[in-house]
Amino acid sequence: QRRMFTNVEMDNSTGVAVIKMNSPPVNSLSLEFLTEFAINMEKLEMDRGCRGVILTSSVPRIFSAGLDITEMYGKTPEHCGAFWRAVQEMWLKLYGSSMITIAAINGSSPAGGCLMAISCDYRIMTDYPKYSIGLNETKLGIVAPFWFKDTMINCIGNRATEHSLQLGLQYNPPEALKVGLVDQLETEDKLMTTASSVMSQWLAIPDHARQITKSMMRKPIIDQLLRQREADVQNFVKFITKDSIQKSLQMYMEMLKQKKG
Ligand SMILES: CCCCC/C=C/C(=O)SCCNC(=O)CCNC(=O)[C@H](O)C(C)(C)COP(=O)(O)OP(=O)(O)OC[C@H]1O[C@@H](n2cnc3c(N)ncnc32)[C@H](O)[C@@H]1OP(=O)(O)O
Repeated sequence: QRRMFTNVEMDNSTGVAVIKMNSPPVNSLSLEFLTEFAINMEKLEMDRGCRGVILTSSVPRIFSAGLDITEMYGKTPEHCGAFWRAVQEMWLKLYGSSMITIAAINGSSPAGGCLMAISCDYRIMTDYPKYSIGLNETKLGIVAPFWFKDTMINCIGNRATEHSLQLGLQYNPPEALKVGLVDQLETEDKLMTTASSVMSQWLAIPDHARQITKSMMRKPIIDQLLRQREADVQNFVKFITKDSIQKSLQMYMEMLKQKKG
């Protein structure tokens, strides 16, 4: 039986779908998770009744732990290639969506989890000091590709992105708000109602005008990836299968396990 990684609840009266990521323990983005997510986004995109999506998590304290490291460690080049195509597809569907996308970030959101959040149109994060968000790839000894970087630049600007990416910074909620990585903080109990009320404000704008504006802002980066999609896959595979990078990933996973014990 196929496992479900996300729950999608469509409210036909408002035209808003809520996607809840539901892959305990940490909503890590595996090949299967990413594939299911992209299919769900495509289905919603084709549903003429759906105008907006709220992306959140059902896993306590975690929005998403980012890409599933086990999909990049000790795997064949073919597997790594398939995995990276799924990462690209998730981003293309989310960043390129014509729907209004709001991230209700109800937990920590490192790396690929942060990418999902900054690919949305608006971000509201639970104001809890232990939660953090950021592109921390350098801390794993890996390099965020140009489209991760450009998505962040479009969100917080060039200087803040350079600082953030080089140091692999993860921000607590007030810091994330200050740097512009999130747009608003909210208490846990009000997060979803606030997300719905922000959605109502966005729904009041005529779709065609908002969609063309969104596309005008995002198309250059999307087109850049589409033009060199296969080269981007090959770059990833060449990079991630290097002995030195595999060693870094191994050490990072050991560090995660030690932290636990
Ligand atoms: C060219 C290359 C570019 C590639 C771009 C890469 C993008 C990425 O997204 S790389 C992934 C980066 N992610 C992280 O650095 C997050 C690592 N995880 C954490 O920091 C924490 O786990 C946490 C804050 C998300 C949650 O902390 P906590 O609630 O304390 O849970 P645990 O640390 O005990 O984790 C439980 C369990 O899950 C495993 N795990 C955590 N993150 C991942 C992950 N990203 N992929 C796979 N597995 C992950 C962790 O090892 C634990 O496993 P067990 O010990 O077997 O229970």
